[in-house]
Amino acid sequence: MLLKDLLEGLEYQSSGSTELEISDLIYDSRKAKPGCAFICLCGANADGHRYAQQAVEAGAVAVIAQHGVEVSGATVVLVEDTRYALAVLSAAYFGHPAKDLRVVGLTGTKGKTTTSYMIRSILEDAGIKTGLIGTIGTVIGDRVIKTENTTPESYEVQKSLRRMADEGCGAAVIEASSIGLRDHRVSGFTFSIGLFTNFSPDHIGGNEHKSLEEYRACKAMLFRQCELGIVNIDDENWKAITEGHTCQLETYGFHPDAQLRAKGERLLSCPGYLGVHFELEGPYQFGVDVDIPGHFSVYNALAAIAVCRHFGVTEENIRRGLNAVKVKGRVEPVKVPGNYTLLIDYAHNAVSMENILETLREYHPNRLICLFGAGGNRARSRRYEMGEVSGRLADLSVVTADNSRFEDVMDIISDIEVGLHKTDGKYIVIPDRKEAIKYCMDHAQEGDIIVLAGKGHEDYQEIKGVKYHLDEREVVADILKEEGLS
Ligand SMILES: CC(=O)N[C@H]1[C@@H](OP(=O)(O)OP(=O)(O)OC[C@H]2O[C@@H](n3ccc(=O)[nH]c3=O)[C@H](O)[C@@H]2O)O[C@H](CO)[C@@H](O)[C@@H]1O[C@H](C)C(=O)N[C@@H](C)C(=O)N[C@H](CCC(=O)O)C(=O)O
Ligand SMILES: Nc1ncnc2c1ncn2[C@@H]1O[C@H](COP(=O)(O)OP(=O)(O)OP(=O)(O)O)[C@@H](O)[C@H]1O
Repeated sequence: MLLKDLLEGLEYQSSGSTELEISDLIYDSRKAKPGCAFICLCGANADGHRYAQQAVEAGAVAVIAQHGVEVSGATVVLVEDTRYALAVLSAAYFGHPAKDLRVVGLTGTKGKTTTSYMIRSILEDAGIKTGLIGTIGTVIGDRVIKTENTTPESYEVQKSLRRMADEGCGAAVIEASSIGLRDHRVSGFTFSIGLFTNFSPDHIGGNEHKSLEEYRACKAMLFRQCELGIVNIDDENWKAITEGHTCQLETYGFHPDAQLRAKGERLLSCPGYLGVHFELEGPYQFGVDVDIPGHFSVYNALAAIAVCRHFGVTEENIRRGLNAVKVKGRVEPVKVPGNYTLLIDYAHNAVSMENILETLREYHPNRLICLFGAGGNRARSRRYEMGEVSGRLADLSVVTADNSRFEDVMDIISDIEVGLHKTDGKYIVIPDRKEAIKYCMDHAQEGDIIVLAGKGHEDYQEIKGVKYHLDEREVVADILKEEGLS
């Protein structure tokens, strides 16, 4: 494809010919190849502009930059924002795949992954093949392609959308993280539907957002980039999130003003099963059972139904879809012998932890045990808050390691203890996560609910830049095997 065609729709100035055939779009000089265009991104650690000449020496024929760059032997195209340019160029390079599918974007602090799986489950029941891009990876049919980020770089997003369209998907659901929106990873196309789940303080500090306002403003970007916005009006932030929206708006929630409403929530439980039932009001009027526990599952299900309504699904598709949905690492039950319940959950901040613990408390466990740690090189406030929440809500907190990254695990645990000490909650520190899980299982009593919080779907533990394999399902199976219980 010609460079000038890839640049269509962008404002730019070029210092050479744009009548150039472009073989690929590259934003890492180490991957540059003959005939490619190199896009210089300003990152958290490096400035891609510094590597432009290196990319040209490896064969790049054009360099897309947002400030002056020293390059000889290639056309230089100056744009205002290279991340936005990468998105526009990628959409063109992959033939605007968003026009060949209906793309749904989800934003919100919590519930994106779960809701995306619910949408997929309902749509696939209706015969609409649905691709997913999100925290668990990119899902196309039975394949799960692992990705580094919840919302990958725009080039990867467009490439995946192309693949989905070519493989017969009628819909794609993208988790649009606030950082993904900020960094234009989902720019360059219009979403059919944008969904807002909820908003609470998170992702502030470190390499993430500068302030709560910036975090909220990034989420709001989605509603200037979709045809229809669907929002949870029980969350007071919905007005701020939709400020300046350019789309039509629809609402869901328990509030009587919501267009799609839930009522009559009832918890469902029997040995080895926790779920929730509720009734729909508004455009649909029937009851549904969701095979994931708790009040927040009602919100996620309601959001999924509100989206799927626009795909013409039937009552049966909704019932069956929500009945069959399973999300790896989201309140995921792990089979154990004995009369206690063991769950793996991705809750890795205070809001999710509060939600999951309050939710599980409603199922009246003998004891509620929460095993958790906290990530290194992320906001420290998260640790204090998690300690405080677990100390307040769990009968026993088992404090251990999560992804310590480049920090010392004991420093992270000390921060968690600061929060725990604000409560009179009982706790024990076992820094080795496998040992901590074993402790929980060996000391489980009848009727206990044990939640292994934080790792969710992840199958690794990140320590000092190395990802060591750790899948909590396997850890549990190994413990049972060692103890002759499997
Ligand atoms: C802080 C941040 O957002 N970092 C992301 C970013 O990497 P970076 O900014 O560090 O890149 P960099 O190393 O500074 O390099 C800048 C540029 O120079 C280029 N370069 C660099 C070296 C070289 O020799 N040649 C070269 O060309 C790089 O390829 C890059 O284009 O670009 C990478 C590729 O797109 C991302 O994988 C990476 O996400 C990291 C892993 C990350 O942790 N991001 C978090 C903050 C994040 O994005 N989180 C959100 C929200 C998650 C949630 O909701 O829970 C997400 O969507 O994942
Ligand atoms: N609607 C919700 N409101 C509050 N908490 C929720 C909600 N849905 C799920 N949770 C809790 O948050 C955890 C993460 O849920 P999920 O992965 O669906 O959210 P997410 O928005 O994708 O989160 P993240 O950005 O952290 O990946 C769940 O395991 C559950 O404990």
